[in-house]
Amino acid sequence: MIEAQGLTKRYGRTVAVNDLSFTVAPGKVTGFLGPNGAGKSTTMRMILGLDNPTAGTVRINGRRYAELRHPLRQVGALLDAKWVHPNRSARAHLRWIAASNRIPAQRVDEVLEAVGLTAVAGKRAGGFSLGMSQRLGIATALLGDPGVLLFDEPVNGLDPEGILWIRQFMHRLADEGRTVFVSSHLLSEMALTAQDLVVIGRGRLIAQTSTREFIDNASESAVRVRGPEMERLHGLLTGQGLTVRDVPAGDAGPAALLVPNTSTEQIGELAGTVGLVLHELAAQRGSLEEAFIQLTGQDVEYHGGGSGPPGTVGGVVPPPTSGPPLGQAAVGVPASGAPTRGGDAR
Ligand SMILES: Nc1ncnc2c1ncn2[C@@H]1O[C@H](COP(=O)(O)OP(=O)(O)OP(=O)(O)O)[C@@H](O)[C@H]1O
Repeated sequence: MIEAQGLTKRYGRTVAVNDLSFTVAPGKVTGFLGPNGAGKSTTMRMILGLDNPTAGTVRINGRRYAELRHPLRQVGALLDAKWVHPNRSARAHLRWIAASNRIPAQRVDEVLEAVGLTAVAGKRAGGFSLGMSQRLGIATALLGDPGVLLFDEPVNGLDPEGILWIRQFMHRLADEGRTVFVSSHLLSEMALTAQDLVVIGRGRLIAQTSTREFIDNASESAVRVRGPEMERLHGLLTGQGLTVRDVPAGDAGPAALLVPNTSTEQIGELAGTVGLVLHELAAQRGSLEEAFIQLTGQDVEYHGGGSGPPGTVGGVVPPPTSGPPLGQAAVGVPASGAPTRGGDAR
């Protein structure tokens, strides 16, 4: 469990993290989303005691990092996959960290096996591909068998096979009951990986919610419907006061109607009462990208009705209203370099 309370970090006049409060629960993968410069890496560094908060606290299993008796046994992190001596073998790198943290040497072979690096354990880590380096970073994080794991942009630059492996591995770690907190720009990947989300913009909390709720609350969901008698269908739906949009034939399939603010049940039953044949009736959900742009973009428009805390809409906190737009920077940005350690020195 990770709990941040009023977490704030200022670097001179820059407020990198601004009064941020959130909780990351065990047994799930929680995605940490935000545009470039939103404060994700700074927050992760504060969780790990690498940066001191200007105000507020962040606790791992109820304690601040500095108060943990055996930190590596409580929390593991992948911040920078290339943080390894290039001439050391993977095994030697892990043995060195294990020895300096009183972790039995046999654990090294266990974690190498867990991440699929046993066959190359004796090879120079400097010659590893990015995917192999990421695996070695994850093995390092797992050395102390910690219940809490932090991964900063773990899929950056990986090929599809590497991305799939990381996704499945995260799910496995969460299924083992661990707390898995993972930051990423790759929204579509996060939609597949994370059950819960903490979304920040300009250092502030925008939303803490399940991924499904985030998408449902922030983006439009609609029903796609078509049949052999499209005109009759159109008239039936508008006659019920529903908004109907024509979707021309294209990549998504034959021409159809898109009906927001309804359900497949409602349309199916309506069609049934007048004996109208349907060839397609499908719920269409928005994407995480749409939701993210909508909530972090300049022209913010809130859709609500959910069950968020006071001052929020469906778990969504309105972002600050001043300053530059947030959304554009986040989506489709090329993978940035690996985050740096020891942020105060930057
Ligand atoms: N050591 C530092 N000194 C000064 N400013 C910093 C330092 N670390 C971060 N910042 C600033 O704080 C803000 C938040 O940066 P941070 O790296 O935490 O964001 P991020 O969400 O991780 O971004 P990215 O996705 O690009 O890595 C940015 O404006 C950044 O320039």
